[in-house]
Amino acid sequence: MADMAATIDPQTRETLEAGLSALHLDTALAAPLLDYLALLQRWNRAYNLTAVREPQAMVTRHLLDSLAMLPHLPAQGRLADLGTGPGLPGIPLAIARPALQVALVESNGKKARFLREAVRSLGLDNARVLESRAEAVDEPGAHDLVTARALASLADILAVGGHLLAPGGRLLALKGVRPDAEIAALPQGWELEALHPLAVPGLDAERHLAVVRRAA
Ligand SMILES: C[S@@+](CC[C@H](N)C(=O)[O-])C[C@H]1O[C@@H](n2cnc3c(N)ncnc32)[C@H](O)[C@@H]1O
Repeated sequence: MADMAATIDPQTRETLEAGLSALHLDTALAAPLLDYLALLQRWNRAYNLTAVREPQAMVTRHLLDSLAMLPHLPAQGRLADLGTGPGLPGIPLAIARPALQVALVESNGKKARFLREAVRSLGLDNARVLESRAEAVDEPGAHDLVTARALASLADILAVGGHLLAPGGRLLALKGVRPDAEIAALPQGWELEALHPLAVPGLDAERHLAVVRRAA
């Protein structure tokens, strides 16, 4: 694993460590996160997994953006990350919270192949890959949390993945500007529990975490 992160330049490492500190996270997380970043960079050349290619931008827009939601996440439980793409936010969350059981749900075959390799080579015992459309995942009520970033509107996320949530479960959706129109359009039976503004170190853009639960 040390070999993988050796391809990362010192400035990128510093940006990550500073960001982890700003998020009050252990800087020891930098090592496994950089291993993931190095793998993502390597595979991105052939697989086109993300349009963000510059390493420092990857740290900010992928790693730190994913980790900024951690204060709103329980330490343990079962989490399904829908439309995870190359593992965002699911892989950084699985790295930072080893007691979370993370299902990485992705329908694209190339991305799922990368995810399987990432889980294997990073030794992520708490993550598994489901190469499937979210709506076809046959695990009704099996997850305490569903996460999604850049997948769809809140209503559409619930349409494809609401069935995965346990009765007391929560959808945690990462959004940019306040998603007021999406909140107003939540389907019957679901309600907004909280909307948390998130500060992502080094990112000059609005971020919000929408927490949605079944209506009482
Ligand atoms: C815009 S990308 C976002 C990837 C990642 N969440 C991120 O934030 O970088 C959306 C991903 O969702 C996947 N996707 C779209 N609809 C899906 C569905 N119904 N079930 C599973 N994956 C889906 C796509 O293949 C794509 O990889």
